[in-house]
Amino acid sequence: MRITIEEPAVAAAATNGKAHTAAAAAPAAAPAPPSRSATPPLPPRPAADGDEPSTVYEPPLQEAVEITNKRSSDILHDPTLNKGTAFPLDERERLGLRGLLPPIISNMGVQLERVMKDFYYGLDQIPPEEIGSGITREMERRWRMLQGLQDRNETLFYRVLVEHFAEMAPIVYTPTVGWVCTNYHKLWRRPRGMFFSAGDAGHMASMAYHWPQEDVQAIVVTDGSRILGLGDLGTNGLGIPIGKLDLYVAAAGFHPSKVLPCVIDVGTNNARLLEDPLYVGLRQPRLRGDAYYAVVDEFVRAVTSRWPQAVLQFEDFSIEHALPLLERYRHHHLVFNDDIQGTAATAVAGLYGALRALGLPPSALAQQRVVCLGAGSAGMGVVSMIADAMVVQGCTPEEARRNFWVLSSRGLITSSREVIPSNVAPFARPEGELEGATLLEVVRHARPTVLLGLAGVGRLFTREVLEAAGAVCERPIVFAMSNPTSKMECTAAEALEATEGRCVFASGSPQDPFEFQGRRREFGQANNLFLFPGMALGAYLGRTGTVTDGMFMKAAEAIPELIEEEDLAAGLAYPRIKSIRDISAAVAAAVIAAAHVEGRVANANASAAAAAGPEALLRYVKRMMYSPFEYSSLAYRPLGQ
Ligand SMILES: NC(=O)C1=CN([C@@H]2O[C@H](COP(=O)(O)OP(=O)(O)OC[C@H]3O[C@@H](n4cnc5c(N)ncnc54)[C@H](O)[C@@H]3O)[C@@H](O)[C@H]2O)C=CC1
Ligand SMILES: CC(=O)C(=O)O
Ligand SMILES: [Mg+2]
Repeated sequence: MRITIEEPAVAAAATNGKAHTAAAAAPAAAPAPPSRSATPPLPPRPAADGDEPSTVYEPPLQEAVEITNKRSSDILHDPTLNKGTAFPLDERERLGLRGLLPPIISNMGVQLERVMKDFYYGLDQIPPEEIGSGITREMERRWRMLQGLQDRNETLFYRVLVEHFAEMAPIVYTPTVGWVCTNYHKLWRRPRGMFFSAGDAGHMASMAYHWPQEDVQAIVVTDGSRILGLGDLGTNGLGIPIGKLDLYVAAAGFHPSKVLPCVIDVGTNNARLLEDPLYVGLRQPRLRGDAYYAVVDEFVRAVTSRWPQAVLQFEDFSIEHALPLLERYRHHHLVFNDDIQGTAATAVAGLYGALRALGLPPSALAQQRVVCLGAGSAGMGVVSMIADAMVVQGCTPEEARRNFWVLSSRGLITSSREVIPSNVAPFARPEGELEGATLLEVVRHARPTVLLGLAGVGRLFTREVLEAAGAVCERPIVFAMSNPTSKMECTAAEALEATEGRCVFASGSPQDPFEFQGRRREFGQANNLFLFPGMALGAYLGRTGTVTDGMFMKAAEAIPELIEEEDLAAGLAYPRIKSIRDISAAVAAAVIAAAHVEGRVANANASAAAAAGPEALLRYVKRMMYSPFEYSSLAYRPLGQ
C-alpha cells in the first residue's frame, strides 16, 4: 500500500521527542510574498524570519493518548480531536477516516505553514492573476463567507442559495470554483466529500463504508485531470464535484446529506502542485493505461456496491480518458459524463432557444452551418449531438455532418490528417478543403450561422473573427462556452461590438448585463448547469438503470420551452438561471418521460406519474424535491403542536 507521508525536515523534529523551539518547528522558509504584477504590494510581515519564538516547546513526560468512542466524520467535526491531514494511517484505518481525508499524511509543521500564510497574508496569498481575470477580492470574500455558512448550517446555506441563485451561482460555481480548485490546498479547512487514491488499491470497498450516510443518491467524481479550462489540478479538483453537487441540491432538490463529492487521485502532472509543500494530493506523475483503469474500476465497484441506486456523474476528466470511461460504464451503470453529454444537450437547448429568439422554427436547426473551435470531449460531444438533433429535424446523417467545420489546436480538421479519433472522423472536412486553416479563414470560407467556442484557451474569438462572423451572417449565434471567465473565447461586450449588436450571445461563465446602443443587454449562460441537476434527478427518481442519448435529447428540447417571451424578444437563448428549480424539474420530467417510452423506468411511482401525463409527472417530480425553506423537526412533537 502506498500512502505518502510528508515530513519536511524541520517539522519532523516536532515528533522526535527532543526539546526544540517553536522556531525549529516553523517551516524552514518563511512564506515568500507571492509574485504579482497587477496587485498592490503586500503589507510588511510583522515578524522577520528567524525571530526568537515566544514559547519553548517542552515534551510531556508521558506520551499523550486520548481514547475516543467517536468514529469517522464525528471525529473530524470535533475540534478537540480533529488533526486534519495529520491523522496517521493507523488512526485513519481504526477510526474509519480513510477516504475522508486527502491521501497525503502531513504533520503540524505543514499545517502551521498553511495557517501562518493565511494569518499574515489572508486572501492575498493567492494572487487572482494566477487564474486570470474575472475573480475579484470581493468574490473571494463571498466564497469564504458562504463556505463558513455551509459548514455551520446547510439548510440555511441552501435556502440562501435557492433564493439568490443568480447572484450566488458565480460564487459556488463557475467562475469562482476555478479559483477555489487552483488554490484548494491553500484554502483547505475541513474535508467535504471522499478521496480515493492509487494508494488505496484493495481498500476502496471498505472505505466507502466510512462515509456516514447510508443513503447516497448522487455522486459526482473527477480525477482532477482537466478542471474547467485550467488543466490538471490533481486532488484540488475535488472543488468541482463539490460545486456541482451544491447545484444538485439547490437546483434539483437532492437532499444535502444524500450527495457525495469524490476525487480519484492517481497523481498529477502539474509541476507547480508537485513542488508545493501545501499540496494535499499524491506526489507522483499520473497513472496511465491499465493501472489507471484499475483504480477507476475499483472506485466504481466500491461506490456502486454500497449505493447501487446512486447516479454517478463523471466530471472534468481529460480527453485521454473521458470518452473511454463513459463507454466503459454507460451500458451497465447509471452514469453519465457531464462534459460530453451534459454540455452537448446544453448546446442543443441553446441553439433551439436562439432559433426561437430569431423567430425561426426548430426545423431550422437542420440548415445551420456550425463552426466549432475545440475538438475535445466537450466540443465533439456538442458537435455529435447537434448533428443528431439536425437528423431529428429532418435531414439525413450525411447532410447533417456536412454542416460542421471543426477546429483543433492545429486548425481545421480534414480527412487528410494522419491521425483522427473515431468520434471526430465523421466531421472531418473532405481532403483538400483548407487543411489546417485558421479560425478566421474557416469563418470566411464556411460562412457559419453558429460559432461555438470549446477550446479552453481564452480569447480566440478575436475582433477580426467576430467581425467576419457578423459579415457572413446577419444574426450569428455566438456561444463562447469555455470556462472559467478567463478562458472564454470572447466576452459579451466583444461579441456585441464586433457584430454591431446583431449576434445572439451566450457564454459558459456568466456575463453581467450592460447598456449597448441605448438598450440594456442581457445574456444566456451556455452552461451544463441547465442539464446535469435535472438529468440526475430524473435518472435517480426513474431508477432508469442507464442514461441514454434519447433522455438527453428530450431534456435538451424541454429547456427552450421555459424561456419567457420577453426574454426571447431580447435575444436570450436560455431561460434565466433564477428559474433553475423549475428548469431542473422540467428536465427531470422530460428525462423520466423519455425513459418511460424506452421502457426503462423501474420505479413504480415514477412510472405511474409518467403514464398519467406530463402535468402529473411534473407534479410528481416537484413533490420529490427537497426544499430548504423550513427546518425539519429533530424532536418528536405530537401533531398540531
Ligand atoms: N459551458 C459548459 O457547460 C462547458 C464548458 N466546457 C469548457 O470547454 C473547454 C474544453 O473542455 P474539453 O473539451 O473537455 O477539453 P479538451 O482538452 O478535451 O479539448 C480541448 C480542445 O481544444 C482544442 N484547442 C486547444 N487549443 C486550441 C487552439 N488554440 N485553437 C483551437 N483549438 C484548440 C484542443 O485541440 C482540443 O481539441 C474547457 O474550458 C471547459 O471548461 C466544458 C464542459 C462544459
Ligand atoms: C461547466 C463545465 O462542466 C466545465 O467547464 O467543465
Ligand atoms: Mg466540467
